[in-house]
Amino acid sequence: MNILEVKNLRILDSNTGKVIIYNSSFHLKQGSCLAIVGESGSGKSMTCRSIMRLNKSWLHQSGDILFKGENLNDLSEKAMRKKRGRNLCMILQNGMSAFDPSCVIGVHLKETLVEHFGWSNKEMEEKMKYAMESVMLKNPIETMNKYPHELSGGMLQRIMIALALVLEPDIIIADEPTTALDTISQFEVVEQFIKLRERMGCSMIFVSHDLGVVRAIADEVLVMKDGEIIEREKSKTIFSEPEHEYTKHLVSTRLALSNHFKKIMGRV
Ligand SMILES: Nc1ncnc2c1ncn2[C@@H]1O[C@H](COP(=O)(O)OP(=O)(O)OP(=O)(O)O)[C@@H](O)[C@H]1O
Repeated sequence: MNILEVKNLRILDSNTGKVIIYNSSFHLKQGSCLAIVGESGSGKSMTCRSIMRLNKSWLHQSGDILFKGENLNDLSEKAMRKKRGRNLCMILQNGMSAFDPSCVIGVHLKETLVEHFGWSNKEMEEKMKYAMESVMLKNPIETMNKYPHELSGGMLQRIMIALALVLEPDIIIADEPTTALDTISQFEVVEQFIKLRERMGCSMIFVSHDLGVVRAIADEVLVMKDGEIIEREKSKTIFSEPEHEYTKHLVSTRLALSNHFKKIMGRV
């Protein structure tokens, strides 16, 4: 069953008249992980944000985004806010930008949870504490009392993953969640994503520059170039038998670059 079906997605920049996404169609199977790869500017983030309906107002999107059969493109902003977090959860590249710099982490987490659940303060704290421990964050209570700038990028990404564990969304969209991290933290955060999938069985869209990471986590891969999807394959096939010339180029260059990651993962 497909939990998400994107049909004929087109995004137009109304300021410049430039088409950013031409006519994208793809689906996400229930419980599977779909990676989106492609060079900078190919439209990966734009595609993710369009599913969340988070693109700037001048970027006009058309087409259908069917989540469990319901067209997200037709929903009001109010109805969409209810879907964000609870049904669709986005984890961004830079943990720092996801949190309000003016308040401690715990306040941000509680504000998010209050939007979706009728839990007491104590319940929220207990659930977050448990989730944070399960992503190997030590001293969760202490961490919740810290400001974002007092924590490392890897810790902030783990907190986002812990929040996702509590929210239990149907779909997690992770846009380059490891790019801003050093190699060791990348490895640890990818491990947490793999565990998150195992524990929750949620469906996932995972954007990454790093094909080593993609190979570790994704079932299927979409390749984007200049606002278009040029190839879709099972993860295994795309590495062994890439079809499109661009995909071949991407696989050969990126795999060479990400050898250090595979070494750490113990896969070479
Ligand atoms: N807010 C915006 N307004 C207008 N155009 C934008 C905006 N954000 C991005 N773009 C343009 O849309 C295109 C796709 O950008 P997008 O961020 O989706 O690429 P990407 O594949 O995610 O790249 P990266 O890997 O660098 O994040 C680019 O040409 C970019 O310049």
